[in-house]
Amino acid sequence: MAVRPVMRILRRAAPTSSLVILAAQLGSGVATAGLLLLTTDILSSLLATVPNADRLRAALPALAMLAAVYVVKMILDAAVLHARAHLVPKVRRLAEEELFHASLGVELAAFDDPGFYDQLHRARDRGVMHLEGATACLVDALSAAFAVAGAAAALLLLHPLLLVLLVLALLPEGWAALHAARLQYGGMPLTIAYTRRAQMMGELATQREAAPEIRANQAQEYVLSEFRRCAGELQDHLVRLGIAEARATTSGRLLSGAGLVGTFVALGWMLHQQWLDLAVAGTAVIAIRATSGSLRMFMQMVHELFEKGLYISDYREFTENSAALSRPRRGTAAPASPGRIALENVGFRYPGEHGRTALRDLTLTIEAGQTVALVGENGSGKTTLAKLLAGLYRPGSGRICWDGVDIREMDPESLADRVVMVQQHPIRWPRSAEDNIRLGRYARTDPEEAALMEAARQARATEVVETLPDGWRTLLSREFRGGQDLSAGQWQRLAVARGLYRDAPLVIWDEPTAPLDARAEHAVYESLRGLSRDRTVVMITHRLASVRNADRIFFLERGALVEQGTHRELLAMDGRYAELYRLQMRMHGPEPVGEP
Ligand SMILES: Nc1ncnc2c1ncn2[C@@H]1O[C@H](COP(=O)(O)OP(=O)(O)OP(=O)(O)O)[C@@H](O)[C@H]1O
Repeated sequence: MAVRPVMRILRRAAPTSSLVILAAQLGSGVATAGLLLLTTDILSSLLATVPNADRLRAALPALAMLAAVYVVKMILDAAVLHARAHLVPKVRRLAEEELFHASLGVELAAFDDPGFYDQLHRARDRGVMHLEGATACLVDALSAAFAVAGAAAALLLLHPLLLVLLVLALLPEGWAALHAARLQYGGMPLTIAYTRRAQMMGELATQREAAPEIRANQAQEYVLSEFRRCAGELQDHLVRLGIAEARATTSGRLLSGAGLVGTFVALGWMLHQQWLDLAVAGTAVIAIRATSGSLRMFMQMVHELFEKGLYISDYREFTENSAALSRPRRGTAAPASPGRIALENVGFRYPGEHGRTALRDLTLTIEAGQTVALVGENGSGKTTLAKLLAGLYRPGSGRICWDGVDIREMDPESLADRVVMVQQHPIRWPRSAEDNIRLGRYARTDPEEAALMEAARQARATEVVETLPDGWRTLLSREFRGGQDLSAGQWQRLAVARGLYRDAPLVIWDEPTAPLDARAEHAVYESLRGLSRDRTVVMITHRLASVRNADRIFFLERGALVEQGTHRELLAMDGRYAELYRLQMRMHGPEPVGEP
């Protein structure tokens, strides 16, 4: 059930509105009871065996009271509606903020665990929405419950047997609503599974990223037929559920009709026995008719709370699990400028059921100020090693030390502060061109824009910005009106500029020049040469000619370090590096572009 998580979030999101709602609902329930008791008084006066004018006169005070109570009840109901209007958006905002806070706080490795990733997306796509819906349901369920309770209290005061009658009259209706809810709830796991499959295909059909490849591979018919298959299964399932529900509702209505007839018979019998007078019996009829609507509403809301509870459990589990996966915010500060970086028997395996061992027993040292290169074939573990060096992943075994201190003992934020990492597939921020560079270190003060301009110049990003309609302020996202997209190489120039703007003592470049043209690549290597004067640079590249001047080259194979040394030493060794180098020289010639 969704009640507990909703209550928990309500306490934090909108405690005042929640209390206002509860108090107003309680008042409205009391008013319902009052209205019924006053109705009895009015009926008693009107049914009295006196002249008509006297009957009316006798009924007037109760009528005036009834009008006053009615106005109060309307005001209270309006207060509930107003407070509900505040409550629901506040819950959504807080739920989303908590989800994003949790997601941004977890260790990077968690994103490599398919289970975690799946849960995160379920929590984001459905959990938040249903938490918001469940809040509205809870408010409506409570309103209906207070209305039923008010009527029950009034009948109890009039005659205890009337309460029994009310229960008997409402029982069939309640049974039907609960049965329908149980049917829906039982079918929910299948509904979710079918819906997700159909949605996945729907996303492929509508996403911008997938659009070019689907057309180029002529996969439109495949996407549509898969959607038809999944949506067909969903449709059949929903029809089956709907028919079962309709049957339950129809039998509920039949029973409810029988219950009503039974109630009238019982009321008639009580009148005949003179246990009640006519006015009380009339009030009982009014109460039973009015309450059946509230009860139906209550059951419907309980049903929806059950249904939403299933989705909300995804949200709850995610926020609870992510707390255990979050990066610790403690430890010693990382050295302002790391001296020696040493890896001792480092091993790493990606998380998840089918996670691979990506690094095995790596031992190597990088001295301060060196430029080192990580080379090796696809999948040999270069990027994984770079991420470990940057502190983004923690070693599964062994340790990485900066000046003799294990980086696990350092505060992750201070460690991150010392590193620039230009990734193989950098993020394309859907922000302005300027933000795309400044986001390298968004808190950096650069009032004269000198750092921004210098970084852009070195990465040849200035030329990109000059072609944009709104210059530095151009929004770089085609998904918004007026936004622009860039070519892969132009995006890469911005990413390189972002790295240069960030500026930190350890610089890690993961194939930064792959999509660049010759001139931009040359510019990047020039700026790298400048940077390496007083920084430690770790470079990953497949162009072996570009690493000939590196102080040290580490050659990885299937996650293990198989060769290391300078370019000359590795050629003299005549091993795997030398073989790959010669192969590249034969393909590209002895003087490739971009040589530092
Ligand atoms: N996020 C991930 N989850 C699970 N396994 C991964 C993940 N990233 C990489 N791997 C696996 O880890 C191994 C090393 O990958 P890595 O990306 O470090 O190689 P690489 O040398 O950088 O390759 P490339 O030259 O193609 O960029 C590969 O077997 C890869 O399949």
